[in-house]
Amino acid sequence: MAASLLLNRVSRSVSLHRVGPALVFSSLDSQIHGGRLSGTLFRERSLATLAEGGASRFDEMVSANQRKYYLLGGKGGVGKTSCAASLAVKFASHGHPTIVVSTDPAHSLSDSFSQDLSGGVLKPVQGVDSPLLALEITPERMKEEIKSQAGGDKSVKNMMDSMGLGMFAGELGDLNLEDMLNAASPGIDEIAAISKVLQFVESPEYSRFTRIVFDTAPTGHTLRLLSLPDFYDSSISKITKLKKKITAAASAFTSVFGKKKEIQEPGPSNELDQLKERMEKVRNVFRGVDTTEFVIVTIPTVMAINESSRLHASLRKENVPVQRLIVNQLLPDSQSDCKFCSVRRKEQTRVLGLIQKDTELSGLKLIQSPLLDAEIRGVPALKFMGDLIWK
Ligand SMILES: Nc1ncnc2c1ncn2[C@@H]1O[C@H](COP(=O)(O)OP(=O)(O)OP(=O)(O)O)[C@@H](O)[C@H]1O
Repeated sequence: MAASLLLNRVSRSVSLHRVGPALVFSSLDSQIHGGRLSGTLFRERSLATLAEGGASRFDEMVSANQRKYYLLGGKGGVGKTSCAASLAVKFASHGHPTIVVSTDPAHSLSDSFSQDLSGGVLKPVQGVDSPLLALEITPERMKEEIKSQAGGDKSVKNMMDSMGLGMFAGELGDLNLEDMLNAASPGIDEIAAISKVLQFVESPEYSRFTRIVFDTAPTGHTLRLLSLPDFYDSSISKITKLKKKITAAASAFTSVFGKKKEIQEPGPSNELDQLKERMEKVRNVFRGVDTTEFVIVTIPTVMAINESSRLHASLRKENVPVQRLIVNQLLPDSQSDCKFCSVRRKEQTRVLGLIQKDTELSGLKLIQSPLLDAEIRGVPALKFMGDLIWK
């Protein structure tokens, strides 16, 4: 396929230069990098074929002006950050002020954009048309913040002491919010991070940001995160119920023994109510059919597909909207019949067939993303990847 035809098909922001039988991409956007996506060599036909792969129906994703949240998740190392960052760049390039958030402690957004985006504050991404802000959340710091707000010493025993009932504390055990927060730490990291994001995106100063893209942690955490609000919800209502029981016990105690020290009705502990409210907000964002979509990212291996199927089943149980599945790092077709490549290509064709038969995944829009032979780093590479998969 002639280079110019491939260029029109695949991407407007990258020019192609012929170097022998292969093609080298270089970025037209000199104001971004000026350089070339060094070492990106392709056989002409292969990329175009894959680029015609499953359509993500990007037109649906970009059309509405109301705020939408896109959460990208899947097994570790499949390309979640690259796909999330490329989607954020694509939204921004289509006029949506966008925020891209990563809760991955490894600061992968900075790597993906090749810009320092660390520090836990919103940082502008250079080289994109509309405003694109990036936020790398350090969950550890979030957890400290949520613990201090939840009042680390809000143990049942302290509450009972404050009501003159410390002597019963033994029976009730020492249900300590701090332990509870630590116990579910992988989920609390995520929930603390996401609830933090919700706090600021709801403030007027960020109302113009109409696309929020989350690069979520690997599958296990995401699943824990989804069930976490219910876990905390039930734990918080347990504590609140307990407080009511203790108060009832206390007033019975006073009526029988006429104890002098009046037992004041425990006021609603604001910290607990705030925590509950934050959980509620995160849960609503996750389940908003018109405002939220979880995109599963995977690679063409049986293990990764099985994990994606389990992830979809859990998301479905939690009523989280899922419409798209990205199969990333697909080996492009090639004229060369290297043994390794032909074996891998046969295997990935088999795996793509498994997806069509999988009861959880077969109904999703399948987006095929080719394995590029250069790392996806920097805005030109993310634009290039975005033109390949978000069409
Ligand atoms: N289609 C692709 N072609 C070539 N390289 C890719 C592709 N997708 C991702 N990569 C590379 O694979 C590596 C892992 O990608 P990425 O960090 O996006 O994955 P991840 O799922 O977010 O990983 P983690 O679970 O560790 O956060 C990166 O070096 C990235 O540049």
